[in-house]
Amino acid sequence: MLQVNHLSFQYVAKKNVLKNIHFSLKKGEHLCIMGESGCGKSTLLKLIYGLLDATEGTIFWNSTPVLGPKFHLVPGMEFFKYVAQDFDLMPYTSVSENIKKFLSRFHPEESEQRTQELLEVIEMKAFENTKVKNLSGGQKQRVAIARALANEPELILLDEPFGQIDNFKKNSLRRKLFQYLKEKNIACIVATHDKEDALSFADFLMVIQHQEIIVFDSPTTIYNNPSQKYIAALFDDVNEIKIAQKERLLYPHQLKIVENSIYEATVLNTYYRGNYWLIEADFESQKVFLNHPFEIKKGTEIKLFFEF
Ligand SMILES: Nc1ncnc2c1ncn2[C@@H]1O[C@H](COP(=O)(O)OP(=O)(O)OP(=O)(O)O)[C@@H](O)[C@H]1O
Repeated sequence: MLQVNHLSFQYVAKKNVLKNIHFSLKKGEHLCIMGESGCGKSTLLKLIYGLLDATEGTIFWNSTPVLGPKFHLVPGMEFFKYVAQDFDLMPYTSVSENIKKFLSRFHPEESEQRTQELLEVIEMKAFENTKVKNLSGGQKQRVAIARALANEPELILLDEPFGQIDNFKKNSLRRKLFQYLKEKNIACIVATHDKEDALSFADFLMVIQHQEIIVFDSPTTIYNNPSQKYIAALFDDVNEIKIAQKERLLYPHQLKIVENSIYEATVLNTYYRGNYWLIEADFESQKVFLNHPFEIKKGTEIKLFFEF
């Protein structure tokens, strides 16, 4: 189990980047860290891996303390793996050699089998003999993930793991990777801006704002009851509107166009979203967004129903 106890961190004296971070994660559980750019997600991953020394607080994996570079000549805990945003691969060797580097040379058959299994997970079988320097950013990212998994870690830390991968590949890769981690009972912490990483695959979601954890719960609980716009906006466009004197936070799918309602609005713009249109409208001098199956002309008067 990972136990992070009242952790604080400063790059520069007296300026906290993280403050009183406190949580635990069991073996095999998946946690997603979200929050605006610069809120400290990567810093937290680096602290947990042991690349930075905490200013205050402690980190334990079971009974082993996680210590930073002040205490280790080669920082980074050996039973964890960390895939940074700049994946540090060997450019002049092949994809499979990059993966094999972390596997035992004394068991070549086992090592080959494991490499093949991981090439399958990252969907890179066709590139096994390609030199890393000839791969795209997204392909390199996938090799970095496979390499981190080569020597089965107990915890894997992933920083924006699919950031450079196109949507088509991203969805299938995500499913394969997270399913693989669950099968092997590997704990996982993902720092991401992508709601799909959080909603479909995480057991827990942590949101950081102003250096602190503002919520730590299951993705469904957080999505269905966002306590503030900052949290809801991680998942979708969000409406913060006053309805009958009461402030409400509503996602666009919670606003419907109906035949009769006391709530009237005027369409300002429409945006094509594939299987629906996002409608921007003026409701009592407030800008609102709603999903609708058809396009609606600018200036059309509509009546709204709010689902809450
Ligand atoms: N080496 C460093 N020295 C000083 N300040 C740093 C350093 N690295 C990061 N910071 C600062 O610490 C804060 C947190 O950065 P961090 O990279 O952890 O954020 P993040 O949430 O991962 O951002 P993003 O989502 O953009 O990747 C930022 O204000 C950043 O400017």
